[in-house]
Amino acid sequence: MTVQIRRLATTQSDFKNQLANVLAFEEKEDESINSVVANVLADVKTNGDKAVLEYTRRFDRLSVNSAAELEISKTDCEAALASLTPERRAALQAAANRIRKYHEYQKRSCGSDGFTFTDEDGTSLGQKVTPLDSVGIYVPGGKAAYPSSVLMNAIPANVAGVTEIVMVVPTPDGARNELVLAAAALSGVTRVFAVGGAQAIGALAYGTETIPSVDKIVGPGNAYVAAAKRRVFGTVGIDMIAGPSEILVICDGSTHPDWVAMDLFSQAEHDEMAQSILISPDASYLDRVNDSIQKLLPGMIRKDIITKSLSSRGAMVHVKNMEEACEIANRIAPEHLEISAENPEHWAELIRHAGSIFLGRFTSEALGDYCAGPNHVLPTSRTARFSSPLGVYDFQKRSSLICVSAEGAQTLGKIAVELATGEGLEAHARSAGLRIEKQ
Ligand SMILES: NC(=O)c1ccc[n+]([C@@H]2O[C@H](COP(=O)([O-])OP(=O)(O)OC[C@H]3O[C@@H](n4cnc5c(N)ncnc54)[C@H](O)[C@@H]3O)[C@@H](O)[C@H]2O)c1
Ligand SMILES: N[C@H](CO)Cc1c[nH]c[nH+]1
Ligand SMILES: [Zn+2]
Repeated sequence: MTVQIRRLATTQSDFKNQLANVLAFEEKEDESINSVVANVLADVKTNGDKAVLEYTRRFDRLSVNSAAELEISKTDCEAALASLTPERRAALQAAANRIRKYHEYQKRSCGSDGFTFTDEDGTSLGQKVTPLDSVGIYVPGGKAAYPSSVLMNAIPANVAGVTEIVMVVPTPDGARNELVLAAAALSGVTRVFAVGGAQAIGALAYGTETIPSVDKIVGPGNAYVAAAKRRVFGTVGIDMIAGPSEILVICDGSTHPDWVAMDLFSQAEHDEMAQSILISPDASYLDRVNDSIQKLLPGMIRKDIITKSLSSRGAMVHVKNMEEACEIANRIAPEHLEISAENPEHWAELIRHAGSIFLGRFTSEALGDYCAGPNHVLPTSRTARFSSPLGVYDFQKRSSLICVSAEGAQTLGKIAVELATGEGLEAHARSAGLRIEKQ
């Protein structure tokens, strides 16, 4: 078993186009997925529980008599936690603790206390930060179960102070994942429903007789989930549209090639459409990692997925030097960037666009997926150019505060009257003008 991975070099005349081809990501079934999702959402909006039950039977092969049976009780989540082996429970708890600590630190440093300041005339201005009342957390569960995603979505919401955290997770064929339920018990989730796909997103957006509507829906999922989130945006808030996982490794040639090969596998094993790219200024190092890949691949449980991902979307890029490697990383704007090199902090200074940056050869991306502390829900498909990891700030909103003094009303009033008259809005001008004392 061998896998052919595309090899590029920045010295090639058409390198720019070649790289663009590697990065191009099309959901080929976009049209059909969109129309399925539109129908599911419309049906859930009109028929509530009845539609949710029908799609859960059709897509997850789970038949129950009433939507109430889809709710997984707190007691069941607590029992799942209690049923774990001591080692598994300790690992889950340790991950939860580290993720909570990181997000508490983030809360303190992201302006969660708001601010106020006062002008000389006694007018005070400020910003008030409020947690959302309710959020829905989508936890994927179609092809694999993701307890770590429960922690990564629910803990920041809990730290932000959200009081109602409703989790939805598909349970194909009725199989519940104990670790997923245990993670819910540890992270402040208030209600759990065994529903997935577009029907779960519709239920959280519109509400059904049994499933409450929420203010914002977060969490990763497959193309059906992504299409549904895109469509309900506006009725509810959403965090982002997550595409397939990505890893970009920049290596100066000093890391054991087996380590880097396995790091590339770690994201490739998520999905046939996942993307793993290696950049190095050392062409012989690229050959050595390629040898490691061919050696290690046959022993991997998910070798078929890894092979498809690496052969269709993977790449190895030879660059002139580390500066050029960083420049290309910025162009790729990957979800995860490993800087597996000597003095990684130096190279990190050159990076402007990446969801999460992993510094040094001991920082494997997998540690970030589970337990380092920062969030693993990250911008994909080059959206790191303009968006950030999921965080406490996604579960807060801001209101501005304005308290104008009698003195301030005189100066601000004159400005407002002038501008309102310019806009032809009489009531605005008079509203401001009435508060100006006649001299
Ligand atoms: N970015 C992250 O942080 C992160 C974390 C974990 C997982 N993921 C990604 O999330 C995705 C999870 O996908 P998944 O499929 O395993 O689980 P999922 O829960 O996202 O999707 C399963 C649901 O899809 C719906 N569905 C499946 N086939 C359908 C069809 N033909 N018609 C209508 N609906 C259909 C069903 O309702 C089913 O319940 C993967 O791509 C994985 O890589 C991302
Ligand atoms: N790497 C994924 C985000 O791209 C998150 C994850 C969950 N479990 C393992 N990995
Ligand atoms: Zn992962």
